[in-house]
Formats: sequence, C-alpha cells, structure tokens
Amino acid sequence: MFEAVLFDLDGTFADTAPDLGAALNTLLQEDGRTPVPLEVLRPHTSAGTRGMLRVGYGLTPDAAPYAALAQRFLAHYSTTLCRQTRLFPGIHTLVCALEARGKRWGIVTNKPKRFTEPLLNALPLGPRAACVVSGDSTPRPKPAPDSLLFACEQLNIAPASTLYVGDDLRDIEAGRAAGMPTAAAAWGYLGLDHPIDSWGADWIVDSPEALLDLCNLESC
Ligand SMILES: O=C(O)COP(=O)(O)O
Ligand SMILES: [Mg+2]
Repeated sequence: MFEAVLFDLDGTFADTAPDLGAALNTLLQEDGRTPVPLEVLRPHTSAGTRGMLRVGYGLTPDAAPYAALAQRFLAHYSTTLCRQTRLFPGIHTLVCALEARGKRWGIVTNKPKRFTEPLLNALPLGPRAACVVSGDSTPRPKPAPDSLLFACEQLNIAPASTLYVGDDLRDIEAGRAAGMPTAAAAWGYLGLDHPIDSWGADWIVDSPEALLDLCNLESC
C-alpha cells in the first residue's frame, strides 16, 4: 500500500475541459471564428493553453501571434475557471477512502498557481489536499520530476512510497523520473499523440474506483 497518492489536476482529478473550452470559444467568437465542439476539444485539453490554441487557431508557441492570444485566452479562462468544472466521478469516494485510512493526498499539476489555487478552493475536497504543486511552483514543470519531488518533500514521504496518477504521457514520464509508482488515468483526456499503453505506467486504471482496489481500500 502507498503512503500517499498524488493526482494530476486537469483530466485526472477534475474535468476542466468545459471551462477551458468555453474560454477558447469566447476568444474564437471575438475573432469572428467558428466555435469548436467540446468533444473535439477534449483530447487537446491535456496540453492546457497550448492544446487549446493549437486546436482553435492551429498555432504552436513559436508562432508570432501565440503570446498575445495566450494572454487573451487566460484572461477569459480566469473568469470561467470553475463554472462547469467538476471532480471526475469516483474521485470523491477514492479520496474519502484514502483519508479514512489516514493516507495523505495532493495535487501536482502543470497549471499555473494563479489558476490552480482558486480552482481547488472552489472545488469540493480541494482545500483538503495535503500539498498542491503547480506548473510554476518549481523551475521545471512535468515531464521533469521536480514538481513531484517537491510534493514528496512537502509530505515528507519517499517517492517510492507515493503513487502518482495522471492522464498524460508527461505525467508518467515525470513519475518515473521521480522514482514513483505511476498509474495512467484512462478516464482523462489522454492527448492524441501517444497511446496510453505506450506510456510505461505501472498500471492503467479505467476509473478512480479501480484505484481503490489498487490501493487495497474499501469504499466509504
Ligand atoms: O494546465 C496544464 O498545462 C495541464 O494541467 P495538468 O498538469 O493538471 O494536466
Ligand atoms: Mg492532465
């Protein structure tokens, strides 16, 4: 059994795609462009702003208009942050079961702190996280191991005893680089570039309930 569990945020702990998508569609409408349906946006959500601007405008961060668009996108997102965002089904049960066993849990995300903190404060359970590490809390975000190692330091638990759960290749790469056991969250956004069974995760789990079994926990 692990001593602690760390969760990625977007696409693993919470379904943030509707609010990210709404921010992108507001931007597209401002620019006289056609909105993109949520089902099309969803797999791109894993890459945050980069993913949204790639699908909405076909732009990569090296393109000249990217920086200004990213700033406008994030200004919209800051107003829609937690309108439709919800915990994924089963997360509540899983977290309660961890807490009932005295296990600590936390969040390690690439989302910038200025979005992570208000979002977690607005979501059920968010304020109970034992640690929260954002994309700008350490010099290098995931797939570097820094943010995960920083979380383990804060919890004072060895990486080898801490499970990291994430819905993107970079989460599993970061976990492996940190020396942590990893679980790939098949309920998340997953990205479009690499199939989940090629990520090298120790486990692929279909639902948070499946993690209950992996952690040998009873649901509560
Ligand atoms: O906002 C992002 O870039 C992705 O966030 P995540 O690491 O919680 O999936
Ligand atoms: Mg994610």
